[in-house]
Amino acid sequence: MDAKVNYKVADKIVVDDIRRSFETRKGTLPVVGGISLTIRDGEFVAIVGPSGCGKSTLMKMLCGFDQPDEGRVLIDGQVRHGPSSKGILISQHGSVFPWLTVQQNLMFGLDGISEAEKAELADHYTAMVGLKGFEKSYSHELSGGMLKRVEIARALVMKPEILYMDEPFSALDALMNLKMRMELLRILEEERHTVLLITHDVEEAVHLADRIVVLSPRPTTIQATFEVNIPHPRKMSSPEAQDLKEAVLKELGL
Ligand SMILES: Nc1ncnc2c1ncn2[C@@H]1O[C@H](COP(=O)(O)OP(=O)(O)OP(=O)(O)O)[C@@H](O)[C@H]1O
Repeated sequence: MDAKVNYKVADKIVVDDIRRSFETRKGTLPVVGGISLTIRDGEFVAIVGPSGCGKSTLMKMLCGFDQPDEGRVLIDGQVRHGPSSKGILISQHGSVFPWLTVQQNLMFGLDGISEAEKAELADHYTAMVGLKGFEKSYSHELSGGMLKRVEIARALVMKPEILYMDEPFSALDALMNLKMRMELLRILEEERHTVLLITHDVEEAVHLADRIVVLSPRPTTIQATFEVNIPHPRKMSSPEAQDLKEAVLKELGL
């Protein structure tokens, strides 16, 4: 552990001044311009920012799929050099294998236990996301919302300490989006994870997060941070939720 970083045991993720540029035909494109952030164990942090500001680039560095040019990401006080088994990314693109059933998809990454135990765990998490009875279904037999649930179950079955979510519900219609948020909140009540959510949906951030980080345009830095002190279940039509939503939108220039 580097003495320069002020790390506390309850800090799950410490982001220490990370920067990232890309070389393009037009020259160097600075995308992430110096981000420092500390996320407590069990905290739910939502990151919102204008289109193209560098949210996904930031997320890739946070979950270890990409390395910053400068700065570091520490998980449990350890500098991270690549993806770690402590975290799982759920992205908008989806990663369910179409040639496997729901149950087989969930069993896929499990190691060190018998096939029967894997199947039992898989079925437990399938039920947890409300898909009991669909264990033997293939992805083409499921709706978009159901697939998203499989996606989440597939991440949860691995018992990750950190859930990285990059616009996980953006492809869903408004009703299914709301349903999935409620589902996620219910699951997090049962099994607490540290969650990092990237979203362009400010209402989603207000509904779900303990803290909302607003990013500036590219090269992105943290422009503002909002603590969400609204108890769950949150009523999105409440004055506090509406005020917060407006304050975040104002930061985004809307
Ligand atoms: N590997 C790369 N090489 C070159 N440029 C890249 C690379 N990855 C991202 N970029 C550029 O970085 C900028 C930010 O992209 P990024 O996908 O991180 O933004 P975003 O905020 O997630 O976008 P959106 O709001 O559209 O989801 C874009 O201009 C993109 O073209």
